[in-house]
Amino acid sequence: VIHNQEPQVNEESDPISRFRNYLRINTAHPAPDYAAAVNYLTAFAATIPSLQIRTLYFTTPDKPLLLITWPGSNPSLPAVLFNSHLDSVPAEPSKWLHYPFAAHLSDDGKIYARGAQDDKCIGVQYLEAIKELKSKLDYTPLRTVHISYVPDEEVGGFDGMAKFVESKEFKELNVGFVLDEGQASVNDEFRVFYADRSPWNLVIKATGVPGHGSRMYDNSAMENLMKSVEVIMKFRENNFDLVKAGWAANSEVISVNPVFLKAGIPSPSGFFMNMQPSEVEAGFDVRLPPTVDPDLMRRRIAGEWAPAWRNLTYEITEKGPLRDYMGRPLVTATNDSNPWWTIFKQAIEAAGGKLAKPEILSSTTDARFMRQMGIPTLGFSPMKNTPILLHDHNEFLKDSVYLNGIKVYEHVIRLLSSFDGATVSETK
Ligand code: MET
Ligand SMILES: [Zn+2]
Ligand SMILES: [Zn+2]
Repeated sequence: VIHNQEPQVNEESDPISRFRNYLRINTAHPAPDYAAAVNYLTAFAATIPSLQIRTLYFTTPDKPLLLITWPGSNPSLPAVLFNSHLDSVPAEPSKWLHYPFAAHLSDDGKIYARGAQDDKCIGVQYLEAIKELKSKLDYTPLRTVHISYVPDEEVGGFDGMAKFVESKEFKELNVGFVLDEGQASVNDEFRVFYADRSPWNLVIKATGVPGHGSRMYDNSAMENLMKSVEVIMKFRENNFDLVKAGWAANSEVISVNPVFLKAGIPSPSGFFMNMQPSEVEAGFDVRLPPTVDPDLMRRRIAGEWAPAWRNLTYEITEKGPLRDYMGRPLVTATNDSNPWWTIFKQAIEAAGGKLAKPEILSSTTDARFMRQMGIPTLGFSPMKNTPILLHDHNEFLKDSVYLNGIKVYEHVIRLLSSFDGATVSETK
């Protein structure tokens, strides 16, 4: 496939051009150009009157966090925060129809780019919505509205949102409610997420008796690891069967997927085929729904997945919190006990949208760090009638869907930021 890199569109007069130009900034790992993205967003935000713009650094100068503030008329009320991440996962250009950082616009309105869905759309939509609210309605929020653009979400958020929520700057924002990224919906209902699954990285190492490739004997490292893999794959199958049978959603079961195998004695032409290695290892991506008992999971891994008696050792790396600061599962209420939920739902309806039943997200976002602080956080990206293409080849978003998303955020930002904190039961 030959890609013609299109000339940069410098036309900044309309939202689609602004979105495409943001997508053209390559913020994909392993070398995301955060500075360019922050400069671009800063320049756009500066054209909207009364927005305050700050760049914060919590680790190194190449990992900025952009914070934009629209001051409310009553700054003593808890603020609303709209978050998106600056980075994207890598793309393999040769496998795309269009170069992933050209933001090609097809005749039928599809904008192809890495990050089009995950999650550069929402980042610019937030600003477009504020621009509209100011220019069309001359609206001033009651509560302060913050927009954060964080680095490194796709690599765990540890140098991004995790540092931000611990900072004095974050505390000073007095955030009462957060909207973070969600996922596309293939039908006419918007999806909303009240929890993420928590990721564990599991690495299992096996040792065993080395020997000639021709010999069959017990207790080779490979045999020990393969037995463990069998047990894990059986567990995987049982959980996947629940999903296939329609008894549970993907995100409601524990997922486990093998992601690497390291084995073999390297030779000049590959591996020594006649040697059975004495050490091998395998890596697994494990995702736990919020209500899973982590201790039970640890016991299962120790006793069944990687038992020491089979010469197995293991390491679990928990990629983030499982419980909030009070020890509660990281879930945000989606009923009238949470007034923010009620307002959010009203806003979607006011925008002419329908909400699907709230879900747990299969993957993991920075929302977990806010939920850990006890701050109610919903995952939401206004993309309906859109195939789910995050992390996939040919990720695209239709221009019409993007523009409708701006309208949705106009309602969402206006209603959330004008919520006066009175009981909401009468507003049902
Ligand atoms: C492992 S931390 C989260 C990174 C990414 N968003 C994912 O779900 O895989
Ligand atoms: Zn994302
Ligand atoms: Zn992602």
